[in-house]
Amino acid sequence: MEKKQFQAESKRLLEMMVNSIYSQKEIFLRELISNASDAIDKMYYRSLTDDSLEFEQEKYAVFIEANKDARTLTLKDTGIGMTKAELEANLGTIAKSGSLAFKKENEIKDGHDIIGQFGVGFYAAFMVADKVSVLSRSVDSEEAFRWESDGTDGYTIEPAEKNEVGTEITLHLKENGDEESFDDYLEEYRLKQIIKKYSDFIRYPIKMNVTVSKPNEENEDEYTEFQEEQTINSMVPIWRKNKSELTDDDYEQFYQDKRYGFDKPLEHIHVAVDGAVRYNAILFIPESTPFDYYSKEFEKGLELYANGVLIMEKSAELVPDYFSFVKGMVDSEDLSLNISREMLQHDRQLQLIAKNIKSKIKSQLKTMMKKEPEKYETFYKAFGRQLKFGVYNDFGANKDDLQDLLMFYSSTEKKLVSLTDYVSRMKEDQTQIYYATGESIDRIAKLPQTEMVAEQGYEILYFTEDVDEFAIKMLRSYSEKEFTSVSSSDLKLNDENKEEEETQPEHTEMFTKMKEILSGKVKDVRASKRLKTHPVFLAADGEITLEMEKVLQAMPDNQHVKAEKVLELNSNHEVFKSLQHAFDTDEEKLSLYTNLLYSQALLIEGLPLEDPVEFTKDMCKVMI
Ligand SMILES: Nc1ncnc2c1ncn2[C@@H]1O[C@H](COP(=O)(O)OP(=O)(O)OP(=O)(O)O)[C@@H](O)[C@H]1O
Repeated sequence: MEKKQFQAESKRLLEMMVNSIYSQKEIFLRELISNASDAIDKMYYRSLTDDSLEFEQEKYAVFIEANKDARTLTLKDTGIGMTKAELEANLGTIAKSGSLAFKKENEIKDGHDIIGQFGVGFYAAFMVADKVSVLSRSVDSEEAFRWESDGTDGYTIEPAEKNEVGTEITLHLKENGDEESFDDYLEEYRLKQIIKKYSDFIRYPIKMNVTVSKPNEENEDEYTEFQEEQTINSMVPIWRKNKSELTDDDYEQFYQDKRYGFDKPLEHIHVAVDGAVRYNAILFIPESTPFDYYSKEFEKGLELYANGVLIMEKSAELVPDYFSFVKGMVDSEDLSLNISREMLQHDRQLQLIAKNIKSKIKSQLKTMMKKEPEKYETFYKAFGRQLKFGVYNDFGANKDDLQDLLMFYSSTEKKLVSLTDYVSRMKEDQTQIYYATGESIDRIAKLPQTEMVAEQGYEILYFTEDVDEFAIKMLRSYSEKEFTSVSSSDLKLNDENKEEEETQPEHTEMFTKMKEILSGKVKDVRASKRLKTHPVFLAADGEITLEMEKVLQAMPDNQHVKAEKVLELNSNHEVFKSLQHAFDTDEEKLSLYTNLLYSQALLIEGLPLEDPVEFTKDMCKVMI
């Protein structure tokens, strides 16, 4: 038997291959199955031009057999096989792909399923085996040959016996190490798991003997175990089926089989694109927020298939952060894969697909919002927060894409409403979109500053999430209407009180005195334009609102950003008269009242009291 040497470069390449190209050893099986599938495909293509060959679908399959005693794993296929010359050329030269050559020779361009292109996948076998034996008989030959190699020191080829056309690859598994058990690849459950994960949608059946147990006929409590040949893969990728053939249940089943989530999908999007880039995708919007969704552990991404073979479990590039809740898969034959089929470096095709997917998700959500408002509300309750982060993040780069998808609770409608809806209901004289912030809907409804705006018949959007106001600050306006907080100093209301306020300069002295009492705590003290029944309210001048201060203070890198607080007083309130009286007669009382009112204003805003003990003492003083 003649022994041939790998070329020096090939030897090094093989070492590199075995040790570093793939991040997971289990993919050896994917590569060998893909080769087997390619070999069967080649039979199919051959039958198209060769009348002596008939392609009977049921004759074609891949068989996997584990032998625990011999510690071997064998893959048999009924594909096209290899001649001696082909064994030598394809398996003796690394980076020579017989499959790529076949595609070129047969001018197979569109819609092909042939997977191989680099001529390296086969060698992945050496990650788990220290000897690989390939017995093959080509469709063009009466003879069979056995190719054998230990992966480091060349290979041998000798004549062998094989009755059927096809290839049989036997892996002699490596010895188990301290950290790694190669015996794993002889276990039925593990093999099934790997096949399902990567090769579930290979078009030909992948068969394996599987242990099944059935209750005995005489005694149903006793079971007998036996071996049964089963097809492990699903074969037909649901995404290649016609949408009209599929029901909601089919999609739901797929969602569950793929373990995209423990819940049900709220919505599915089935895409088949055949344009500048060709791809199929099934995308899901889950029904509920995954428990780790808003944590660092959550990893976004879609499954990426090339020609039906899984190449990446979570391709993050396929979905923008603000749609990170979307689950599902993309299959394309146009991807320019790199050699390991694991990483795609900023592939242009991938970017095109991502762009396309983004707009599909957006338009599906918009349609849902319009046509199925209840469903949209369920979605929004689970993931609306993420959309708002999307508006805010990246300096608002995506705000135009997302603004139409936002919803907030409305003071008049008592439910979530879109910004479009709000604007369509705006009063004729209304120039701004009013909002109020607070911890909960109930608390906001009771805020003094919402009273006047609401009384004048304006709709107010309630912001209860920390991100709300930040997102809105990024938007600034919607439909050319500016967002304005009901706490803001430039509230453009139909202002009846304004005149009154301006004609009361006599309060200036008292306000100056009160400002002195609250020195360092407030920027200003003034008469309010917006209070009706409440005596006092804490407003904020400038960009930072009180809610924003609260959020910023709670952040780990708290920059001690503070809002510029202004104490607003209701000059029509009885309390105001008491204040005036104290100002005229009793300096100590004015100080007591001022501090008490300031503390009340803090409490209403949900801000902590600076000195609760002092506050209770002050309360007692009033009571005695
Ligand atoms: N089971 C098989 N039956 C017939 N030919 C095979 C089989 N396995 C491998 N070959 C031949 O060997 C060649 C090299 O296989 P290998 O897996 O290394 O690369 P590939 O499949 O061409 O490309 P890739 O690295 O992209 O998978 C194949 O192109 C094919 O011609």
